[in-house]
Amino acid sequence: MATTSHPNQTPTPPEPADHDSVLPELREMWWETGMRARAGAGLFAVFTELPRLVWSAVAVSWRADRVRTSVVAATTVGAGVMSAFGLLAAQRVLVELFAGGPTADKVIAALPALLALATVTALRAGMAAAMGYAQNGLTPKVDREVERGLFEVTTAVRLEAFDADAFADDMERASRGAESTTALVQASMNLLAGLSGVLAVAVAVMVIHPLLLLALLVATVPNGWASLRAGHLRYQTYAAGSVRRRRLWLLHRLMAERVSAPELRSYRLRGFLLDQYDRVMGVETNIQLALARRVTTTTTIGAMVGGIATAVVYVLLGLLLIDGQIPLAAAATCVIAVQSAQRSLAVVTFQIDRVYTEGQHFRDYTGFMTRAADYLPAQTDPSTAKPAPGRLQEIALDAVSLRYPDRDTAAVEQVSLTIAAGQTVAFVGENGSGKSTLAAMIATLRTSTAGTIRYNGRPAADWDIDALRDRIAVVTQEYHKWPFTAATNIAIGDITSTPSREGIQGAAARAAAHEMINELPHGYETLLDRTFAGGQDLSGGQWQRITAARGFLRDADLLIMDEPSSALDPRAEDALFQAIRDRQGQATTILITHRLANVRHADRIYVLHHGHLVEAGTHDDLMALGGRYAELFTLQASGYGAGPSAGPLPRQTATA
Ligand SMILES: Nc1ncnc2c1ncn2[C@@H]1O[C@H](COP(=O)(O)OP(=O)(O)OP(=O)(O)O)[C@@H](O)[C@H]1O
Repeated sequence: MATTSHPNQTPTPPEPADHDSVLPELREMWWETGMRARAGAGLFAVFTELPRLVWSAVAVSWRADRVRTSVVAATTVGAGVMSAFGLLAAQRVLVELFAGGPTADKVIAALPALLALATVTALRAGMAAAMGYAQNGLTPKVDREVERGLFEVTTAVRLEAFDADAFADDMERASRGAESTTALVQASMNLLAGLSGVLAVAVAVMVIHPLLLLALLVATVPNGWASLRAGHLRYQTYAAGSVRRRRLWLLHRLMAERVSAPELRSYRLRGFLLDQYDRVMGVETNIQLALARRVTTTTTIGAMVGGIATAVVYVLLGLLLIDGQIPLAAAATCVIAVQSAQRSLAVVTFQIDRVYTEGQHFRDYTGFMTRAADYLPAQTDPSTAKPAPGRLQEIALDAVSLRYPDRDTAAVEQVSLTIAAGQTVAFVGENGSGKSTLAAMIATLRTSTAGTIRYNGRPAADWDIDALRDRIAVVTQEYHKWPFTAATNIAIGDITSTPSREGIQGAAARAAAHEMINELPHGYETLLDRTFAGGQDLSGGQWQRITAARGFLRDADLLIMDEPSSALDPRAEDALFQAIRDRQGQATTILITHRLANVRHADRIYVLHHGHLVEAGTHDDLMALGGRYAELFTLQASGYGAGPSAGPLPRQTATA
């Protein structure tokens, strides 16, 4: 079967199993295998897992708000107790009313019980209101507790986590799990309330006549079983369809989002994507129809058996009554009890279903939090706080290597070099030679898998990492377009201080961005996100100017610029490199660029090839060496019709 289809072809929707196994993008992820295993574990597994899920919901709720959790717990138990008293009071009323004698006397005799019934009913209503109020207040607190916990982890994990197998998928599911927590807490509370209702009825019935408990069970169990079974079927289908849902979500984004809109049109992908949608949706619809059939059959059988059982119970009651085994009042109470128990049981089964389903999502969240902990930086003991480094005088790399988890060869292999304060050094080499990886390690964004990087003589682990990072500014190749104003986009280059307007404009000027920003509709206050009203988008080169300004803002001891000019026009590029040269002798700069004319004045140029450091020296040294750098430089220079001895650009001030 083809993995893709032409828009003009009418593909037949494949069977679900085929569909999942054939299309590589619909492959199961490891966590989905786990979900299916849980879904297939049967109804019994639901019951064994429930207490743990309810317990974890209560624990989250307790952490979020102890008072409200206590109120919910107390009112849940209280409402149950009131239900039992209510039934007993009702039975008392019936006993008095069914007794012999004049009606007026019977009503008077029943008055205390009637009063008790009214009090119990009022108390129960009050408790239900208090429970509702406490639960509503819990919702935002639980949301905050869980969601913030998630963000605290996702923003702290080491960058390596994002390279780990399926980590991003895992994180996505954890977000869904975080959203489920409130539902899980609510369902757990409602389940406990429902259970206490059922228990209350059972206790009251036992007090009236033990045999009635059996009648109660017979009348309520079939419907309860059917609801549980239907819920389980729904969950099984949900679990089995998670790959399809992810695919639908992806297609939704591809067809509706701004970023994919231009290519969608230029390559005329509309038909292709709609066709993909139809195929996945076709399978989904068939599965939902099959589910609906199975659920309807199960609930119908449950209702029929339940109806017959209830009739049997009523007949039994009648027989017991005729036989004089139970008084009329007890029989009437039993009818009320059966109805009340059926209502409570309906709540219980519905909530069990919810607790189980939401609980599975919640487990994705807790599972992720456990797995992500492996990627968190080691906690520092405040009593042994590490020192902050002074001004960076020297960065020394000793046989530093890095191999990405799923790669056979190292991206950087045994690189040793030393960078002194005030130097401008350049990393050059062909695509994939390891320049960005090396720079990321120096920037402390990635940890080397071998070798050591020393900052002022000590490895990063010996310094206060935040203080060390404050001394380094990085303009990455894959910079991020933050959806904030132009001013904020530059200001986040130094988020720990409150940058002045002059500081921001000065940094923008050094990156040839000041005039460009002033021409925007609201100048520095223009929102750089087209998806919001009044927001603007910038050209690739304009964005690059803004990101360079972000790097300049802090005047860091070490500025790393990875391909800062790939989209710049010649004038902006010249201005940017002039600003970089102005740092020479004052602060350290690591420059990564393929435009070799811009590195001629670097104090030292390091040439990387397949992760190895193959050449090092000044431009003149390397040209004289006639090696890889000389070859690349000559190749590029020939494109401009200038030889390797071409003189400096007019505005360059050579200090090397
Ligand atoms: N996150 C990653 N996971 C796995 N491999 C990676 C990852 N990032 C980079 N690589 C691989 O590591 C090697 C070095 O990549 P790096 O980005 O450091 O090269 P580069 O010299 O900066 O390339 P370019 O000039 O294209 O920017 C490449 O083979 C690349 O495929």
